[in-house]
Amino acid sequence: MKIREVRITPIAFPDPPLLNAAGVHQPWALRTIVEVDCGDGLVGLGETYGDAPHLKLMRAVAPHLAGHDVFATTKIQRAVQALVGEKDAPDLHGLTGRSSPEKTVSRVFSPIEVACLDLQGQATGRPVHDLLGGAVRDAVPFSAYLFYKYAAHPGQDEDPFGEALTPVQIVAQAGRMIQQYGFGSIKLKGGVFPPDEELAAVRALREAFPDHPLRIDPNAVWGVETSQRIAAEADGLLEYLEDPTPGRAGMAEVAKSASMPLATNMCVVAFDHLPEAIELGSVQVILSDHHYWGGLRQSARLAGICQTWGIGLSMHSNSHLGISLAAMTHLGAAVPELSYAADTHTPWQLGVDVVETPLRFVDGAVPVPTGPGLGVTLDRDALARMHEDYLRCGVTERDDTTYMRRTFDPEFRNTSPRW
Ligand SMILES: O=C([O-])[C@@H](O)[C@@H](O)[C@H](O)[C@@H](O)C(=O)[O-]
Ligand SMILES: [Mg+2]
Repeated sequence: MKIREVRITPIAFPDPPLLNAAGVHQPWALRTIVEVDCGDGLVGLGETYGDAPHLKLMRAVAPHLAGHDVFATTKIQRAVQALVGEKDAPDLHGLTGRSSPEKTVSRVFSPIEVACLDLQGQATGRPVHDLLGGAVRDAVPFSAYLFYKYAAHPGQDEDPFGEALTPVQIVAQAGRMIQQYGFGSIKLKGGVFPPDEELAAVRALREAFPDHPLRIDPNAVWGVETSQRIAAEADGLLEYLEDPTPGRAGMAEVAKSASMPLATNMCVVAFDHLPEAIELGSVQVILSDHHYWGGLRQSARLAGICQTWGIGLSMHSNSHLGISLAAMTHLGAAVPELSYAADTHTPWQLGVDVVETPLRFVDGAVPVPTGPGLGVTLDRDALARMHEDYLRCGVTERDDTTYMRRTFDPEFRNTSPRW
């Protein structure tokens, strides 16, 4: 099965004003949809970032992949590596750690690998998880991913989740999300308010949801001493503390005294970060993310390394649509090491999608699809509409900081550590 064409389509979809350490989400989130076409109606799907520098690389690489065998993903990975070379395409928000040429190659290759696995599955009549060693669970658990947020973007109507700037509002948001999706664990995106205020929100969540494991993620805006103090005060409250402070050395300092595991999707984001993190004891949980770890097979490889070194495994997410959710679900199904419920932004997309029938959540988990390939079909009308939105929306890069300054808080500074 040879690749005839790789189509790259940037799209935009509405995103609520979610707050984080870098600022606030813009009214539009961007993604790039990748279609690997082998002719005879066989098309594999991938989904990746939509930021301009990344899109430019995707567009530069795509035409050179024609002729490759879709089963030869190692060769395709090498071809991508040769084409990308030493180019780097950092993002502007910095919430998934530093960029590097290695990570950039992984980010470009990932959606192509996912699309090739989708094609391999379609050709063999097997679900993608079978190509990763087979499912070890029938459903993949996800967590309720809470955000502080404004009620609405300027000039827009309030979204159904409304404002969430206080512990009471955060508890209400959790209630709504848990009622709708049945999530069995809760993550609060922090790094927005002073740490003690965010700890108060965690305590309020504990009171309202006594049996739900809790996590907080301030995206590395607490200093080492603040992180140590908050970790001590949160003793017994958290299943893990995610990226309290910047860097592998800083995380290791915090880990020495913290009673709960420390997790990251910021200080270990590429394979060559692992030796130092293991030596220092920086993290006890890694949030994998196939979008920047180089696809599903490399993510499974990361899971194996984590298992060898006694590191727990969770899964990270940015704003995404149904192709990514399907890929995350197949990976989560096939990786025995997944020891925590995965993150997902799905509830925040308020039902908008680029696939015809998105995978559904049942009791906080996505039942693992059993049909061929990824098990999702591109909605071509939605793709065309969302591409039009991309062309007219005026956003070409995710830039939470500039949008925050321009729209809500001119004094906002994206500094780390901040507290
Ligand atoms: O979407 C966001 O605002 C998140 O903050 C995201 O960008 C982070 O990368 C992520 O969810 C995280 O766990 O750090
Ligand atoms: Mg995180």
